[in-house]
Amino acid sequence: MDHFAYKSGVLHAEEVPLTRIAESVGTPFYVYSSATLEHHYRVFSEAFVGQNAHVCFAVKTNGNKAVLALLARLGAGADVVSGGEMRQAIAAGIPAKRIVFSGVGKTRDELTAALAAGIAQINVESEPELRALSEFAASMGTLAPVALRVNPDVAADTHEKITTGRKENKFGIDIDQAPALFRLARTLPGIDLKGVAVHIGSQILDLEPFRQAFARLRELVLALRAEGINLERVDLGGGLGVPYHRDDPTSPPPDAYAALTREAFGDLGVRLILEPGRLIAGNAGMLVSRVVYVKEGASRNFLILDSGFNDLIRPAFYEAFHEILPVNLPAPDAPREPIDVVGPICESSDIFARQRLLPPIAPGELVAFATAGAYGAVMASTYNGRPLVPEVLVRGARFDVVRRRPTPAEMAALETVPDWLKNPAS
Ligand SMILES: Cc1ncc(COP(=O)(O)O)c(C=O)c1O
Ligand SMILES: N[C@@H](CCCC[NH3+])C(=O)O
Repeated sequence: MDHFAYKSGVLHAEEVPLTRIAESVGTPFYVYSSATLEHHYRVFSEAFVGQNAHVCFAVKTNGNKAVLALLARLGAGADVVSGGEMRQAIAAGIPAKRIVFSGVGKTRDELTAALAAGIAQINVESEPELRALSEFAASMGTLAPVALRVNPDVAADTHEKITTGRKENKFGIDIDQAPALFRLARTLPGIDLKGVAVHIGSQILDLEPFRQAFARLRELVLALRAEGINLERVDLGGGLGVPYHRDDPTSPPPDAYAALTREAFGDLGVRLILEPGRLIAGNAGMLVSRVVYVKEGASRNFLILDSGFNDLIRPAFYEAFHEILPVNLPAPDAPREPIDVVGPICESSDIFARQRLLPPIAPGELVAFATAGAYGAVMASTYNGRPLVPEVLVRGARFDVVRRRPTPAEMAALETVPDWLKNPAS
């Protein structure tokens, strides 16, 4: 469910016409619906009532401070993958005690900052990381709450660039090697072994790979128990997909996903940690852009926008499909012609859609990329000297700019020319 719809012929986010936001902040901009975020969070977390489950929103999908603050108010924790994300989550009001930290390359600075902040859990992904963490925690005179992230070698039917739970992926500890590492973890100073974690990939629309991964995890938890290693937490990661195309299957229902977790872990007395990202934020956001030119090429026509892959990289990076909606509703009988929708960046891959069937859209008009609330703004760059775009949060009939566009002076101020370059060459 989302709260983007045409009303009186104009695409609205909740009660606000996107044209009004464009007049106020200029284009391109990201817009998020607080009602959609809230709805998704509630439906997901309510599916786990009675299961001792904690929802830690995956900050990598959308790290906007207002978005995180909204989720924090609903009781969300955070799954972070860098010191930067940890600080973002804490600054937005998510208590450290509700933060879990994953990632294959956590540095000394990041691990010690996490320990100093008192976060709930560090998901360790290798033996060298475990040994390093042990040393840092012991030297700080503290105990690191640890889960070992295992790689269950499950194939998830998703884009190869976003699968994480196969043997050849860099993530997690091979499930067959895991028992030895759990044994080691118990003996190391500074390590408080709390649990096991898994995350098999993202944009998964079928529950079967989750069922397989959970079954392997259950087996592991029971095998460890049999040798006296009692894990009290099981972190299941995220990965639930969302429909991008109208023909895509719908998201797996949270109730059905919760039934799987109950089946696999319900009798084990463990606390579950869930790290959904895309499912919460995906269709809570859109990227709105203006048509700069319509160019008639020799073999095809181009709709040239003022946003590029620096603003929304998913189509260029993963050949991802995003619905492109004219903000002004076209006449029902408007002819639909194939057109390439492109950005202004000097790269041939700066294409949002090839030969998309669209009604005529004139220069100056607005279009909206749907399902851009996850892995949208967070993956933006300033390539081609383009500033990061504003982000706007809508609530009912009001909207707030929750990230403003930097001024050219602010962008320039980040860089310095050393003195030796300022003097005339001698
Ligand atoms: C460890 C971990 N947890 C959670 C997520 C969130 O995934 P998704 O947005 O697919 O729910 C990711 C991203 O794939 C991840 O790497
Ligand atoms: N960035 C990816 C998802 C990656 C998930 C991170 N482990 C996307 O846009 O679909």
